[in-house]
Amino acid sequence: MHRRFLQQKRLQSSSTKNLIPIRTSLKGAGLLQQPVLNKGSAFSREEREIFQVDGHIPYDVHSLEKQMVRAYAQFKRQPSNILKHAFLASLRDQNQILFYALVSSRLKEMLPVLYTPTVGEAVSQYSDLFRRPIGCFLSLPTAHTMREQLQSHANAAFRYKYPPGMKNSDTERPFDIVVVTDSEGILGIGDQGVGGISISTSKAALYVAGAGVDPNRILSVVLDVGTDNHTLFANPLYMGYKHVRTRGVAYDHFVHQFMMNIKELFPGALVHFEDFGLNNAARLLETYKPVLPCFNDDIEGTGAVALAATMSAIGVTKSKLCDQRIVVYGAGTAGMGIANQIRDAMIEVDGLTLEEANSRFWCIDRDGLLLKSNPRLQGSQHDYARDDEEVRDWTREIQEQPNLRILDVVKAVKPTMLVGCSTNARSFNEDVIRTMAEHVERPIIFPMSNPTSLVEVDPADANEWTDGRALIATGSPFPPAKNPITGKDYFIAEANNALIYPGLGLGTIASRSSKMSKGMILAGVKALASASPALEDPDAPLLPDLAGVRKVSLQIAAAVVRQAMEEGVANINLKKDDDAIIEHIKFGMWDPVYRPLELEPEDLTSD
Ligand SMILES: NC(=O)c1ccc[n+]([C@@H]2O[C@H](COP(=O)([O-])OP(=O)(O)OC[C@H]3O[C@@H](n4cnc5c(N)ncnc54)[C@H](O)[C@@H]3O)[C@@H](O)[C@H]2O)c1
Ligand SMILES: O=C(O)C[C@H](O)C(=O)O
Ligand SMILES: [Mg+2]
Repeated sequence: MHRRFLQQKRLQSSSTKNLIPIRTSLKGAGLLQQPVLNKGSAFSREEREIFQVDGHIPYDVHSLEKQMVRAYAQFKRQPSNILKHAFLASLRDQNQILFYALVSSRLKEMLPVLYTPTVGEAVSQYSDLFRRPIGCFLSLPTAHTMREQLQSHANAAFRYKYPPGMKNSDTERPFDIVVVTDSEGILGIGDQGVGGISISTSKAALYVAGAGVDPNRILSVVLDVGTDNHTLFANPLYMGYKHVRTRGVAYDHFVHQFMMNIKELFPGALVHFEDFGLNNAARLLETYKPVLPCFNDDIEGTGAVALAATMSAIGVTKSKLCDQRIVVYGAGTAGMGIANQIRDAMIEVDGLTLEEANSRFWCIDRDGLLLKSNPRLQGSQHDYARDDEEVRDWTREIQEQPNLRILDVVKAVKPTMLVGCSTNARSFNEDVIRTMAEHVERPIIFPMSNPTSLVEVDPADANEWTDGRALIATGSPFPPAKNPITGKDYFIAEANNALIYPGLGLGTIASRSSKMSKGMILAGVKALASASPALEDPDAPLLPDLAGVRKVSLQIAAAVVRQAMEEGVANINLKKDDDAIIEHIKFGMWDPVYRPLELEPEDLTSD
C-alpha cells in the first residue's frame, strides 16, 4: 500500500500536476538504461524508492534545469565541433529528455554542431568515432531478413503506456516517419557508405527539436549497398559493407523491398528520402510518390525553402516571380528541385504557361549552359535546356567560349537571381558577382551548397562586391556581413531545407495524409514566406532564423493540414477551422519534459 500512497502523493505534486504520467515496469539499472525513461539525477525521492533507483545514483535530486547547466558545461568543454557532436550523440543515447531539452533551449548554438555543417564530419568519420549504433542498418547481404530487421526495430521502439483514459500516442503503426539515405550524395561530400546513418539520425533529431515530432516514432535508416569511396575502403576500421556500390537491377530490387516492407509494416508512415545520388533521387521519388506518402528533402525540401526565400526577396525588390531571370548553377538533384518548385509557383501564382515559366531559367552544369543539342541531358534538365539559336544572338566574345560558363551566361542573361547547388566552392567569384550587380539593383544570390567549405560565395564577399545590395541566402549558417556603405550588419538567411521539412512532415503526419502533395508543399512554402522578417524590413534576413524553426513549423504544419483537408487526402475528422487545426497539431506534439512515472498495475498488486 505504501507505494500506492506515494504514487498518489506524487501525482498531486505541483511540478508535475499537468503532466500525463507514463506507466512502466522497468526498475533499477534497467530503468536507468532506457534513454526514453531515464531521468538520471532528476528521479524524485519517491520515484527512486518505488522504482528501486536508490543506490544506483548519487543522493541529491536535481531538476532538469540543473541537469541542463551541467550538460551544457560539459558540451562547452569539448575542444572541437566534432567532439561536441559526439558528446551530444552520447547524451541522446543516455537521456532523451535531457538531450532534447538542452538542444531545444540553445538551438542556435547547437544546430551547427548537431546538424550542418558538423554532421558532414560526423558522417565521414563515422567508423572512427563509432561508440554505439543508433538507427537501422539495412545491408544488402542481409536483405533476406530485411522484414524481420525492420520488425525488430518496431518491437524495440519504446511505446508510452499512459494510464487508461489519458492521451494515447500508441497508434496502429509503430513509426510515423522513416528517414532513409543510401549515402551516395551526402551534402556535397558524396558517397559516404554506412556513415550516412548520421545524416538520417540528424534529420530525425530536427523533426523532434524543430517540429515536436515524437522521437520514438521516427526510424532513421541507412541502406548500405556498398560504397565507391576509396578512403573508406582503405580504412581498416570501416564498418559498412565493403563492396563496390551496387547499382542497376539489384539496387532497385533492394530499394523496392525496403519500400514495400515500410508500406506493409508501417502503413501510412511518411518516407523521407535524404541524400540519394543524382541518378536515383528523382527517379525513386517519381516511382514511389503514387505508392505511399514520401518526400525527397533534397528535391522538394530544398525547392520549398528556396521558393520561400525567393518570395521574400521579390517582396523586397517589389517584382513578381515571373519577372525573374534565374541562373541555376549545378543542375543536379537540388538545382532541379529548386527550378521545378519556382517554375511551378510561376504557373500557379502568376498564371504563366509551362513553356513561359521554363523560359525564365538558364541552368548550368559541368558541360556549361544546358543546351537542347546536348546529348547528355537528363530528367528535368530537358525542361530548361535553351535553344542553341538563342546563344547565336549573344556577343561574339561570349559565343567563342568553349562551353558557356557561369560568367558568360551572367553577362548574356543579366540574371536577377543566381542560385548555386554545384558543390563547386567559390565559383561565384568577384567577376561573376560584380557583373551580375551591374545590371540589377538588388541581385538575389543563393549559394546553397553545403557544408560551409563548399559554398559558391562567402556572403561577406557577395555583400562587399555588390556594395551591400545583394539579397543573400545560404545553405549553411554564416555570420552577419557588414554593409560596406552603411556599416550595418546584414543577417544572412539560412536557406536550409531544415527550415521547412520538419513542418511539412509534421503537417503530413498530423493530417494522417495518404500523400504529401505539391499543393501541401506549396501551402507550407507560403506559410514560411509569410514569416519572413524581410516583409517588415527590407534589410532584414529573407527567412526567419533557423533557431525559431519550432514556431514556424507549427504554422507550416497548419497550412499543410488545411491543404490536405481541402484536397481530400487527410484522414482526420476535424473542423476546417484554424484554431481547431492548431489545437489538433499541438495535441500530438512531443515536448522534452520529464513525466511522472507510474508502476504497471501488476507490479502494484504484488505489494
Ligand atoms: N541548402 C540546402 O538546403 C541544400 C539542400 C540540398 C542540397 N544542398 C547542397 O547542394 C549541393 C548539391 O547537392 P545535390 O544533392 O544537388 O547534388 P547532385 O550531385 O545531385 O548535384 C550537383 C550538380 O552539380 C554539378 N556540378 C558539379 N561540379 C560542377 C561544376 N564545376 N560546374 C557546374 N556544375 C557542377 C553536378 O554535375 C551535378 O549535376 C550540395 O552541396 C548540397 O549540400 C543544399
Ligand atoms: O543537410 C543539409 O544541411 C541540407 C541538405 O539536405 C543537403 O543535402 O545539403
Ligand atoms: Mg540533403
